[in-house]
Amino acid sequence: MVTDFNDVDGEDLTNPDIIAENEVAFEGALRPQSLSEFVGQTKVRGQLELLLKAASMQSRTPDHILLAGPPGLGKTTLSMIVAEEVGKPLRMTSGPAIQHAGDLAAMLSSLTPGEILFVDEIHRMARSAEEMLYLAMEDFRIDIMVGKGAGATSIPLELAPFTLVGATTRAGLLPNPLRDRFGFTAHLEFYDAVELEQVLIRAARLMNFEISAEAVKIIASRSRGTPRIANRLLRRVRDYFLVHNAVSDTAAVDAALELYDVDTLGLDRLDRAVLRGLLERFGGGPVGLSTLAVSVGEDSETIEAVVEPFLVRAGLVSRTPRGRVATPTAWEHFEIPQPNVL
Ligand SMILES: Nc1ncnc2c1ncn2[C@@H]1O[C@H](COP(=O)(O)OP(=O)(O)OP(=O)(O)O)[C@@H](O)[C@H]1O
Repeated sequence: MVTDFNDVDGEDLTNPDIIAENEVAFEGALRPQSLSEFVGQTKVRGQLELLLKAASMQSRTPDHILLAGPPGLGKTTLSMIVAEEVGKPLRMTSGPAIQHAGDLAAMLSSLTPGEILFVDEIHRMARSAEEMLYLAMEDFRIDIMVGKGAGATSIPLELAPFTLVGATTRAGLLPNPLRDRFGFTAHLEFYDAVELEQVLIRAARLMNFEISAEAVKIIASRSRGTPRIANRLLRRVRDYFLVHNAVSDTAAVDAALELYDVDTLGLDRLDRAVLRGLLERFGGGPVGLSTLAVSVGEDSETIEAVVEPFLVRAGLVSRTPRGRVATPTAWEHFEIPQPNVL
């Protein structure tokens, strides 16, 4: 696929909901095509490799796979790799697009043998569809209801064997019967700096962008442990370098990251709003997540799925039974004196 990497726009670097069409093309072009090209997540890769190999040796469809983790860590990419590795087509949909059991029935009944069905945001699927999925996953069969009221009957419909790959940022919201029907659940972790450097070096090569090891290091350390963010920052740095004819690429990195409001820890505007709110309005907590979300005008799902995981992993916030609490590192980062705690 040929992608025009010069198609620049001013999208929010970290908001997964605001992905312009060219951003999708850009992401697509950078996606690893095989497990061996997929950087990091060593454990998950090994587990997937085993699962796919065992299925292939027994000439059966691989077990259903659930991919859980914050946005941008590679869930969609892994689903594409699974399809590639088993050599079967991939059908992609998302939970919010399945609002009725009928939507799901139509999709399931048209699957070809061995096809991979990827359902992104699977926790947002309609309840009626979820129930239909239980049977489909277990027995490759669904029951179609015909008629209404006392005369209603259900007609069983055999399905071609398929592998469901579900992705979720909120595994905890999946009902147990659904969670239990996945043969394997992969919890994707944030990437460490060295892994992100590898992601960046690979992306820079694909973009024909010559960048120094030092600049790569800085971008990696400010990418929120997330390949999607690393790739986007790289593009913004490349833009900056191009437009401003910067003296060095490290100067371009600093300037571009400042321009796009990414701070030294890689925190974006929303991360900082949440942390500042926690420190300044709630004295560092403990405070409940929904109260915190309201105070920054965001919905709690975004705070819980997108913001909080990284703040916890960065050691800036800790979760306690009484609510979220800012750590001493958070106070230091904002250079606000920590009130004395009795
Ligand atoms: N392990 C990896 N190695 C190299 N690039 C990666 C890796 N993981 C993700 N990427 C890149 O990051 C981008 C985002 O990945 P992807 O869309 O798979 O994330 P996601 O977890 O599905 O996100 P979301 O939950 O928002 O859909 C893609 O362009 C992909 O190329």
